[in-house]
Amino acid sequence: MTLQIHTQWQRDDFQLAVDCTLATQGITALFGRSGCGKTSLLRIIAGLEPRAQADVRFNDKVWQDENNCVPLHQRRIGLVFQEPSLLPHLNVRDNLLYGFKRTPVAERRLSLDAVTQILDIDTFLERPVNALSGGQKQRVALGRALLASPHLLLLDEPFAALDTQTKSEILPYIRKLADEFAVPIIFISHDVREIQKLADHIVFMEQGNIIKSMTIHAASADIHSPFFVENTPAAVFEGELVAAETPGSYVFSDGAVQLRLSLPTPKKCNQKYRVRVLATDVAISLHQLSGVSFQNQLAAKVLKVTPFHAHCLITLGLPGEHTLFAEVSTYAVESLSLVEGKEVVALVKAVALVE
Ligand SMILES: Nc1ncnc2c1ncn2[C@@H]1O[C@H](COP(=O)(O)OP(=O)(O)OP(=O)(O)O)[C@@H](O)[C@H]1O
Repeated sequence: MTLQIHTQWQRDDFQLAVDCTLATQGITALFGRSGCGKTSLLRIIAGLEPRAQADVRFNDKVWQDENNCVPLHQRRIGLVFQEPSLLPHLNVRDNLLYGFKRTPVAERRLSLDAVTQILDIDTFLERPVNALSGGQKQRVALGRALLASPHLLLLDEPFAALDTQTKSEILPYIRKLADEFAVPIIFISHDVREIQKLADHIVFMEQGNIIKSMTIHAASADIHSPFFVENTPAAVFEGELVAAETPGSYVFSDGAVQLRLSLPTPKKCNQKYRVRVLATDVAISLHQLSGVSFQNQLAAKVLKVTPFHAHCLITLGLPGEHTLFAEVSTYAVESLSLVEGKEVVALVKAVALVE
């Protein structure tokens, strides 16, 4: 499935100049500085800018060309914004059914039951929407968009108004939607942590242009990725959890790399998780250590030493062609003679790892 976009759209002194083909499987994130054109691009995809010069094709359908612009509802796109735009006079059930009832029967692919169970909103269907928390409202907004059986879901900073805890709670729901209902999702976010947890692909934008489009794993393994210009570099692993002997302790494995994690809340095992490892949580030793609290000691090879602010960033190669970053002092680089090709041990605390 592909989404082809070609546009030269002048908005006063800003120009969106994009010529790209996006794979629309899974979750794609649009990332870039404020004002780089992410919302403008989303509006073009949604069909909200019929006067813009744009050519947009979704699979074999022409959504926009110089003669025609198919409106939003005919594109079968679900849109969710930062502020959930629910209908205040209706309860949760009626909000959810709003789009569903307007969807032709033959086009309905999802049921109220399936959607409300996946989003955990089945217990408060009769409640008025103004009696919901921000996170609950956002889940209802997602449910409502989904029940119109969209071919594509566009989310414009859907979690920006939520606190960190609520955000962490809602992210797994988005993953479930993409996996279980196979709805392609494109979302805008400024939050690297959120993107590394959720996205399969990432599109980097700068000053109205797409500068790179790549898998999340490639973007997370590249120290020069635009991700890390203003954020601490972090590696991403995707695998499954197995409960370990002590409560709260788990072993995460992606087949090649095993990590011991200590998590504050119980987790279901044998399902997919992503683990982020921040460069600031990784230390380097020349040997395996005994009598230390680091529970993860991973054999690694120095791939690259990059000056990073006042420190150095070591890119480490792990089994399975995985990459890990370690932020260390220049003194450590010199005293441990950390040069390309050197075999070392990466030390990671179990408590530093969060899924
Ligand atoms: N209605 C408008 N008319 C003219 N210019 C606009 C309009 N809306 C936005 N712009 C300009 O278009 C540019 C891109 O805006 P856009 O909202 O697409 O960026 P963004 O990357 O989504 O930003 P943010 O992350 O802050 O939401 C900005 O320079 C903005 O000032």
